[in-house]
Amino acid sequence: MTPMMQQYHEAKNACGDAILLFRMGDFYELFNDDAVTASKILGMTLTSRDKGENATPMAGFPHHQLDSYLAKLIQQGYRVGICDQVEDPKQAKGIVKREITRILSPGTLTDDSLLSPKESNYLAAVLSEGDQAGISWIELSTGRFLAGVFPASRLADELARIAPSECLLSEGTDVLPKHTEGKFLHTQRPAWAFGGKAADEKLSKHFEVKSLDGFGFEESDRLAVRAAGAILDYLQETQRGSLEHVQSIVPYRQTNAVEIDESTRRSLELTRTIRDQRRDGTLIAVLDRCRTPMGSRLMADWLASPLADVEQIHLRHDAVEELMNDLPLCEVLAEALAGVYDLQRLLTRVTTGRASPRDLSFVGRTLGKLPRIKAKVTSRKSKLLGEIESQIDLCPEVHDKLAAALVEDCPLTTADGGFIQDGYDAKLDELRGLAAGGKQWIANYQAEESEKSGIANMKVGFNKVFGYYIEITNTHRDKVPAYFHRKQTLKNAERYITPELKEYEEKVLSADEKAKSLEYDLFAELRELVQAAADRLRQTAAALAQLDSLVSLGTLARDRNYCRPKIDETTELAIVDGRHPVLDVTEEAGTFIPNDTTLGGEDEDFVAIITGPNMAGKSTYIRQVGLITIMAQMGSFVPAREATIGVVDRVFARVGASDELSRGQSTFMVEMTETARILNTATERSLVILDEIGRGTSTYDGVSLAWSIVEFIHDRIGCRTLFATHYHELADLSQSLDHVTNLNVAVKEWDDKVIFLHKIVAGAADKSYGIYVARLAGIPHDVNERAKQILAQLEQEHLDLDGRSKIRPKRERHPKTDLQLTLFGPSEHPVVDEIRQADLSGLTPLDAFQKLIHWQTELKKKPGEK
Ligand SMILES: Nc1ncnc2c1ncn2[C@@H]1O[C@H](COP(=O)(O)OP(=O)(O)OP(=O)(O)O)[C@@H](O)[C@H]1O
Repeated sequence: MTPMMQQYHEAKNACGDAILLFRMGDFYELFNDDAVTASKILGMTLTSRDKGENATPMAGFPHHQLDSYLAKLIQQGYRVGICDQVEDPKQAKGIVKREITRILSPGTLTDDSLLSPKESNYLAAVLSEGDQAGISWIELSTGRFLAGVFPASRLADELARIAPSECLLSEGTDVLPKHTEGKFLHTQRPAWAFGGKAADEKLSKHFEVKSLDGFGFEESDRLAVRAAGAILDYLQETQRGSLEHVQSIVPYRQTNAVEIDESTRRSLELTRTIRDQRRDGTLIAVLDRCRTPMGSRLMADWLASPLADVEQIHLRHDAVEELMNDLPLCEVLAEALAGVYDLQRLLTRVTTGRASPRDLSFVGRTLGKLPRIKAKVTSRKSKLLGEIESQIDLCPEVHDKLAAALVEDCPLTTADGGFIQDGYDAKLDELRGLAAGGKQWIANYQAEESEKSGIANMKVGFNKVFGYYIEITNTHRDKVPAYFHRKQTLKNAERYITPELKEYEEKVLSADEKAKSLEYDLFAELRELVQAAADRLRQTAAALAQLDSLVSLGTLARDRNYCRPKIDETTELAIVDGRHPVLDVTEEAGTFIPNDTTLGGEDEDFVAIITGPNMAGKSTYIRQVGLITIMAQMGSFVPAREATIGVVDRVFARVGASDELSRGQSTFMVEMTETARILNTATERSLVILDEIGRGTSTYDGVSLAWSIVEFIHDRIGCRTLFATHYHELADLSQSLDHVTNLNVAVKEWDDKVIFLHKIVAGAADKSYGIYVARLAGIPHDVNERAKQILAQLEQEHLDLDGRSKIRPKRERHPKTDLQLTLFGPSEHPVVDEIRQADLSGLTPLDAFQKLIHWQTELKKKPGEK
């Protein structure tokens, strides 16, 4: 093996399973399996190093294309190690020294070129013990670090909320749900990295604290802390740069947030469309009119966990209302915010020493926008705007210094200088003067020499090897003065130097060199100044993000004519002229038909069964209700004329499970598992949206299941529910259940044609028009006609004498506390729940005995007995 290949293998071993990019001259090369993988993913040509038995597959690309190749590899979920030449090849004795300079993986990106500005990029770590799971997550590009403990059953939902791009798990465990494999990179770490003691030590050392109590962690947070320890361990191993910007860790307490599970997020297309996983056509794309990446990321956070606390929701609504009603204010703020850079990510680069002069000038320009922004939000009515105002710290000393020091258009590196303004530093001005003066002298010297010798086209040039030289074409060779020393011969010319030229060259070069080095020192000073203000700047960045999100919601509300929803503690859901927020924007203006919703108010039914033909708009309608509710609780106004929403604790939405095949489970099984979860976890305060549940099995099974599911929700949970179905039989439920109402979508028949009116009206649908829709879709005429015949026959056989479906289960009424055998196993006796809730420590022995008698009596009663 050549010494270089030896070097390669050492580097390869040191970077584990990462693909290694090995710098050779102007190229990055990949070998063996890495070369094969990369040629497949990046479409690079596969060549071979050596021939015959020793042939090694090899592929490579020019070094300046590193960013684009890195982005592609990372996007595909690979880890990538970069091995660079760390000494100047010209100076190298023997083989050039190389080192791994970075190991990148999807969760550890910090380069702007590899990150999406509008989305947070999280690295997560999980571990699970018993029925609990610890999750920690960090956004390395901003230093935001959180950790929390959750019921193990919520692991998948929490990961769906966080949406990490990489997740660490302990080797040999399989805590992560299978279907997440393609969604984010699963990185196995040794079990010890998740150890409790190791975590305490690492975290305390990093944050320079005695214990993590100061951050608010408690004994019950052990799993969270262990997950956080695993993250820190991984970062220390893979990040060669400093982690100084990671300055605190926040315990995540799941209070006052609406729980939204993974399927609901997907079904409602909150951030990705179901069909092609795009952002366009989702709720976030409608909501996000932010001017800064920080605002966009915060908006995504707000949408990921809407508020469940009425007071907090009111605070956001107050601010949005104030902004919405003040167009000039919104405009001024939006304009000022458009000039605000991504302060959070900039600060990370500053504190980790990776900031460029341009980064510092962006910090300066952002600070320049603050006085105007702060003045505009001063003495506003809404409390939230007041808080934002007080958190914006102008940091005038930082701003003034940056503004005075840096030129308008700063370069991306410090290498060539040229970023400090003239007049900022006297010493620098002097050196620049010297260098410039030297250059002027050289120009004069050339003119004089040219005059003296009569060589008109004498040129002064500069290169790294000879420094300044005089170039004379061969035609004038005979006129060259004797004191010119020839240094280099070209094809048509000769290059000369003179002692005088050399003397000035020395002055110019050393002044240039000194100026650059001084510029670097001044730059470092500025960087330290920003770094010293990092905490205040971080707080300011957070306030700007909030303001940006609120302005975005305010302008959206104004432009799309939204209303302020009334949020209270009732269980009402009343929407007048509600619109689907996405279709409202994408459909041609005025074509979307608004619809009302009334559920769960006093004397109102809380379960709505929506029947109606295919294509009528059932799915659109029920999703719209879910989306409006989520928007309202995240603090947005809603696309409706009026809305009253009794605060919701969980939203469940299930729509056709057709995209679930990738999970490797039967569609029907998935549908039932998810429905089971709703039935087991929804509360009286939840909102349930079911679209054609039970469709994936035989009609009789499907109807029976759908029927009993609605009964269960009605009797046992009592929450606001919208159930869209093709089973018209379900309409009969309204007769046997007190709080079920029927809705359908109006349709007009006209000349053998069907016109969908998209208007939701009371009552049940009587026809499906499925065969009609099939015709629209291009099913051959013969098939269609034959289907009509069969339909007629079937209807004959399955209708009773009144012309109603024979599939109509009888039902005995059960009061809520009845013992029933339910779909998902026998239910518990209410006494069990009483025992579970009983506060035993507060009972005297006598009380306890009486309770026991009471429970026994209850258990001995027959069902229904008082
Ligand atoms: N309120 C509305 N106003 C205007 N167009 C609408 C409205 N609701 C739905 N539509 C249009 O009708 C199309 C079909 O709607 P949707 O998918 O909700 O029907 P559906 O009744 O659920 O159909 P299926 O039962 O076949 O799933 C939508 O793509 C949309 O373009």
